Amino acid sequence: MNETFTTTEDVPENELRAPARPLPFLFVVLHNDNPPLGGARYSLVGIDEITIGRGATRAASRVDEGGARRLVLRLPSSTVSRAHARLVRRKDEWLLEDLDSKNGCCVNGERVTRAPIRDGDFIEIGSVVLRYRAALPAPPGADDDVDSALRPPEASGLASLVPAVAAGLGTLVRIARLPISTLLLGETGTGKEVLARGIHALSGRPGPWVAVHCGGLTSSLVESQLFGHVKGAFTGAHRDEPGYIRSADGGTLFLDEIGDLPLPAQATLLRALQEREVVPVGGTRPTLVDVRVLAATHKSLDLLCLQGEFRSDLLARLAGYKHMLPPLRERIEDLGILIGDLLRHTNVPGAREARLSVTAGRRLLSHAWSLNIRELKQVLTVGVGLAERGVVELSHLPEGVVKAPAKLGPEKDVPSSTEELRAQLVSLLQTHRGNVTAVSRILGKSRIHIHRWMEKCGVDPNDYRG
Ligand SMILES: Nc1ncnc2c1ncn2[C@@H]1O[C@H](COP(=O)(O)OP(=O)(O)OP(=O)(O)O)[C@@H](O)[C@H]1O
Repeated sequence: MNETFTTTEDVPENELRAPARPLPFLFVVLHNDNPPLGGARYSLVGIDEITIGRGATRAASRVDEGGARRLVLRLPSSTVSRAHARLVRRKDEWLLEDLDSKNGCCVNGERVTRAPIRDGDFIEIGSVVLRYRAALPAPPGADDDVDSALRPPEASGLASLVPAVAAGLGTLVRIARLPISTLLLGETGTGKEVLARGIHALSGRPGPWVAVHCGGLTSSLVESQLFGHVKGAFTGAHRDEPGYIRSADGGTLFLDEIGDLPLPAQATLLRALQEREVVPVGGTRPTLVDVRVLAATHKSLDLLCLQGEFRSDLLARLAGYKHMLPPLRERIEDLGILIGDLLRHTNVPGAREARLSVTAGRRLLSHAWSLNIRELKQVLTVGVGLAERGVVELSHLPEGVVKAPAKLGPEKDVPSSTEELRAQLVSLLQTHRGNVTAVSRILGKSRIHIHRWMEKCGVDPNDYRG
């Protein structure tokens, strides 16, 4: 056995990431009449025209005709006509033309026969929802087509159609196989634990998966909880207990909500990580252990370090590699694959055959998802359950989703210069008395994202509180 705590190798994130360039894509986001089908993305590099029609399976091909390159997209839906619509490129935008289809086309929820298509627009072809993105950062290789139905992820939580997200997850697959401590960051419900389990599954480590909820570790008992104890070490210690760390020997120790670990417990944990051995409470002999540490938090550890609430030396130990999971609203093109995944894995009757009405689908696509994939899972469970094997209508969705003001369409613009961004942040923080969560909701960005912006602009939310 290689008796080490694998926590210290520091691999700079950007060294592992290839440079990205902005590329145009067409996404198949959601099949309302067959959501388990997931989604797909197609590169529009060099494409002058797109034709869309019904096919037996979802498929795309490219043809060259008279000096123009055409993407031929086939969608398996009875709501799509054989020759349904055409998009023709006009400089920076596209022109959508309905080809006299039976069920028509909508752009951002409005029925159209001809309409310009710009970055972020949602296009409904019958009941299938597509989205055009003019310039998404894409690393090399991302100009390939990706179809979630043809390429299942290597482990749970590792699927994304969004090029930058998929590239980050691809790097994580490589990291999973290396003895490197990894810190997973992201808002609540973004799938950090699911991803951590995926990393453990890919790691090839033969030992067990042991998850620790750090908020539940009490300062007085933390040594015994982490290191275990020997029989008779204290009142109530009726037998030897291995503790979390020794239980994870040869496997993975997942430290969930690491930002909630009390300060004294942080010192204890750091000592264990440094020494790569544990002495159970009441014991005398240290035991060497081989544990791969994964940690997760929805809090900004950098900020907690600045506030003196988290030890920076512990952070350095835990963050051999850092991975940020974006909130669902920043990867809405993945909604279809997430819905497909959730429907395939739930035991709600009828989930695998579930269908959504077009209006229900629009609501799901325009909702802000402040609680991310967890909220999506709850909404789907309720919707599919109430629909009782019928079509999930708006009336089957929880009130919070139906009543929230939302409009399908491009995301709100964010200011392009630092001065503009600073002015916007200051104005929002003044209005919302330094409440970063409120600002993040309004700007449609994660709290971590807002903290990064505030750092960049030299803005301190504490100046606006009180
Ligand atoms: N990629 C995914 N596919 C399907 N379901 C997912 C995915 N990611 C997360 N989920 C589901 O969403 C819910 C929240 O996921 P998870 O607990 O991993 O989030 P988290 O980021 O660890 O949340 P928290 O910070 O609150 O602990 C779980 O029910 C999980 O099964």
